[in-house]
Amino acid sequence: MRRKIRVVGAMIEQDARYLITQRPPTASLPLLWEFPGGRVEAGETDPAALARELAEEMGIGVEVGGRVIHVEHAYEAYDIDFCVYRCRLVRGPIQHIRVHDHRWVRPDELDQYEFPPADEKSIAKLLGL
Ligand SMILES: Nc1nc2c([nH]c(=O)n2[C@H]2C[C@H](O)[C@@H](COP(=O)(O)OP(=O)(O)OP(=O)(O)O)O2)c(=O)[nH]1
Repeated sequence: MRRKIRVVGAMIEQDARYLITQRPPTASLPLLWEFPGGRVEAGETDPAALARELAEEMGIGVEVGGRVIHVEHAYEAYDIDFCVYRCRLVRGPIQHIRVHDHRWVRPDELDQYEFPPADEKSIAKLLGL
């Protein structure tokens, strides 16, 4: 049976810009841009997983709001069940602990960044499509 992985991502808006982060060169999907987040561990709620991942990756604190999108996507080695939540940044600064880089971008700038295929719908939503 194929492995299914639960993944959560954060849509963090500030001054009409969204926070995106770049995956490390050594990770899977190297150097692609994404909504920061990661895998949900067994027994963990989505908001708890998101808060933990953002603290581990960037040292930031967030309040997790409503779910924006839920998609399933089949990668070569596994399937992901990917949920994106609106979040509010409540504690910074952003540090590059487990992210390669970060940017605050306007929706119309998103096409300048390469995202994993599972992010297509989240991006369409930001563009109001
Ligand atoms: N955080 C995040 N992950 C995403 C997005 N889009 C997308 O396909 N993913 C995928 C990439 C990974 O397979 C998985 C996230 O897990 P992770 O960020 O903890 O990845 P990881 O380094 O543990 O992955 P791996 O190298 O062990 O395969 O979800 C996104 O926008 N944000």
